[in-house]
Amino acid sequence: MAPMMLEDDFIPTLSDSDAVSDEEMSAPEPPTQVASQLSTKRKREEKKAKGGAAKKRKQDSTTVDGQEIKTSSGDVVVEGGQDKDDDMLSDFEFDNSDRTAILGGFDGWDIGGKGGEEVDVISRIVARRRGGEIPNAAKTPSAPVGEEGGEEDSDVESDQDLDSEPDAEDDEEDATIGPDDDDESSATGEEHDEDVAAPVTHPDDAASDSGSDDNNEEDALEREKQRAFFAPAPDPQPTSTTGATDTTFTSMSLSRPILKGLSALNFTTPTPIQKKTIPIALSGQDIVGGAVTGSGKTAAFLLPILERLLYRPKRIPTTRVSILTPTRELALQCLSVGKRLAAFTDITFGRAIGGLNSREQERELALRPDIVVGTPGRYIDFLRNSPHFQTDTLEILVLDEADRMLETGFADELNEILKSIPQNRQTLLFSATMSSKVDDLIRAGLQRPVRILVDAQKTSAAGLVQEFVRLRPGRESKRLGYLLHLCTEVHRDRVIVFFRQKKEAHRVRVIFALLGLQAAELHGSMTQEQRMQAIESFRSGRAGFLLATDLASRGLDIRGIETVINYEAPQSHEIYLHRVGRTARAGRGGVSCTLAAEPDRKVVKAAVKAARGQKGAEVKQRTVEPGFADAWQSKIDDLADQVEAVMREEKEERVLEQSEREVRRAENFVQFEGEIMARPKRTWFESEKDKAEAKRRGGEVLNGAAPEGEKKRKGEGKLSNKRKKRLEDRDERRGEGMGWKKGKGDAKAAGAGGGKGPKGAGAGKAGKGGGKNGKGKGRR
Ligand SMILES: Nc1ncnc2c1ncn2[C@@H]1O[C@H](COP(=O)(O)OP(=O)(O)OP(=O)(O)O)[C@@H](O)[C@H]1O
Repeated sequence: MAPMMLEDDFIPTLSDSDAVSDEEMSAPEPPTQVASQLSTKRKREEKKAKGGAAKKRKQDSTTVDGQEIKTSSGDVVVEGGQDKDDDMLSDFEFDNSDRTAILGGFDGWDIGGKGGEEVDVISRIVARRRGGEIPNAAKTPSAPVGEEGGEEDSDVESDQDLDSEPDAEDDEEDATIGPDDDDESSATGEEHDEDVAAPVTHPDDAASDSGSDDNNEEDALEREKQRAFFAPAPDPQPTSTTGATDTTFTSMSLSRPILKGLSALNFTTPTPIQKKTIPIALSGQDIVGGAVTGSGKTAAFLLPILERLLYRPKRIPTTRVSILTPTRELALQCLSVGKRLAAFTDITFGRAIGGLNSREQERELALRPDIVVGTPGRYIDFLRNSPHFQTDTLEILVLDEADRMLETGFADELNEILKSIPQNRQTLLFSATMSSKVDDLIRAGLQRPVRILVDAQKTSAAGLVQEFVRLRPGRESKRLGYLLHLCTEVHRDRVIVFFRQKKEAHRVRVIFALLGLQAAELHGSMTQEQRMQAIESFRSGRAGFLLATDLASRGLDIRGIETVINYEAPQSHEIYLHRVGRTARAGRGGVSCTLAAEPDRKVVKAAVKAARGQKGAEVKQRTVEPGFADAWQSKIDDLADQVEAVMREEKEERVLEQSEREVRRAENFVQFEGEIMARPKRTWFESEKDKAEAKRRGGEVLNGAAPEGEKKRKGEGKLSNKRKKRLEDRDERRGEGMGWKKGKGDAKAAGAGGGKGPKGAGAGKAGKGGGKNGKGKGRR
């Protein structure tokens, strides 16, 4: 069966409705096909980029947002012969001496997904439109047409003029899901697709340009709290005969079957976080663990768990360990790593993962597997509805990506889980951006945890080169043109591109397909099958680009990702670190490239500042000649009609597939009516309304709460001028006690006298639209 989009996909977030409307785009033109040869110009550029003539050496200093930054190597990449922007970024001394050796060859993402061989809907539609021909490469548009020096896009509608009504209700659930349909993420309070980015400036952005990180620094009170809360870290154990601390897996007293598992994965030497964590975890203490992305945190918590489980009483099967992750993909990956490490043991695994077949998982859980790996929503679903799943025997709880799990958006779910498991468990929290804030950690029920922070906070991987492409004011509307230039000329393979909005990721996916670039998309509006297929297609190299939302920003371990492109900067420096951490993993090298316009300023600044303070971190400015981006942008604009047509066809296919599903469901119901009706009613932990509210709260924390009086109605994005005017008029009427429509004279008088009421649409949701009612209970 062809994969299918969820019925109401592309949930408009605040930002979705702010996208530049497609209507602006003009006539289509068939995309040019395969370009086998690089243009001379491109070759010249590549040469330059690789350290040729265009490399600017030894800049004494440059400025970032007014701050002077000393440069050392002057490795500024200049494309298209344009001088570097002096007010952007510079290099920092690159010292690679600390860089760990390239580690073993295990790709965590090997979950047995369906091979990615199936051609996805978009590729199929595009091929059909071309009479069966599947495009395979984009050609650089002819000579740049844009003039140097970012002209103003005066004809682009301002945000305020865009219609801010959402395209569709916020709806990640499939309310009509039948008993056999397990893609019911939202119905079970499944993972949160982190697609809650605000399109507007973060309130903090408005703060001074001083770049002060005072907020992030632990104040004295917090330090005091931490001293009382954390257990002192034990001294490193001298383990070798020489008394040195050069720990090996063998010296950590791991049992033979575990060592065999390690050796099968080619893990010969423990990484720093593994060295520090394993002995402490084996002693049963709670742990708050932090280490840079790609540094082996998964094995750091799995190994001691497996070792401990080897000595469990075996007579009665008992579930003793739960590992929770914020996304299904991460749960599957963790499961895969665990199974491989435990390959030579009798330790068993079960799943409580959203988007996968419930009954199959219930059957696994009924066998009381030693370890259950899950996502919070499905975990709670089983807690409530599956008589076979019991957590009162739990001895160890792991929260992977713990800072995310402790965020407001997950708070209710986590509380529900924590209250169902024994308090005297061991709790292990891990993340690359692990917070040490005591109040957060208390919520996780930790008891005198040991804090193991291997790397300084907010550190990026040692082998990462961070590039930034500055979009000057007025150039923001050409963002996609820049992306296309980068993806066809600079970072052309094994690239993951991050978007803030699902809708944009999808639109770009269509554009890539029309241009002949092999891409897969990954976001929360896809079925689990599609998600896994997308990852597999990227992992296997069939797709050179993965266009993703922040759903993919944390934890995914896909081997060989060379580049991470941030189409837009994410909402926070933490998410930035997770995103760019998809490359340069396990001691390897990698590049991140962030398109940085004015709204991205805060995160870019934070990234540069953090890199400045990090020994060996390499930061580069990449300058793209505006003409290249313009040429691509106009090519993209010319494709507008085709993009629309493809999306229309896709929608039609979805409707068709949906009705087929309905028919299958009805048939299924008729066939198994007795069994279905006999099942106990399933209860849901949170109503959709609660969930939407939790999500809104999460979004608010992430994006900063909208100031009072500027809060928006449910599902509403920025206010259009028309709507603003209407609301202002209403407020005026209210303020003046008028119960009728104002006449012209009144308007004038009001204008002259001022006295307008408060702006905004009053109370309501700042985030996505509300959830559906009537989902509180159902049958399974
Ligand atoms: N001791 C080791 N020797 C060799 N390779 C290792 C070792 N430990 C882990 N790896 C490999 O390092 C890679 C990164 O590991 P892992 O996914 O656990 O990182 P992480 O720290 O959890 O990253 P993130 O913060 O992004 O989730 C994986 O491909 C894994 O196979």
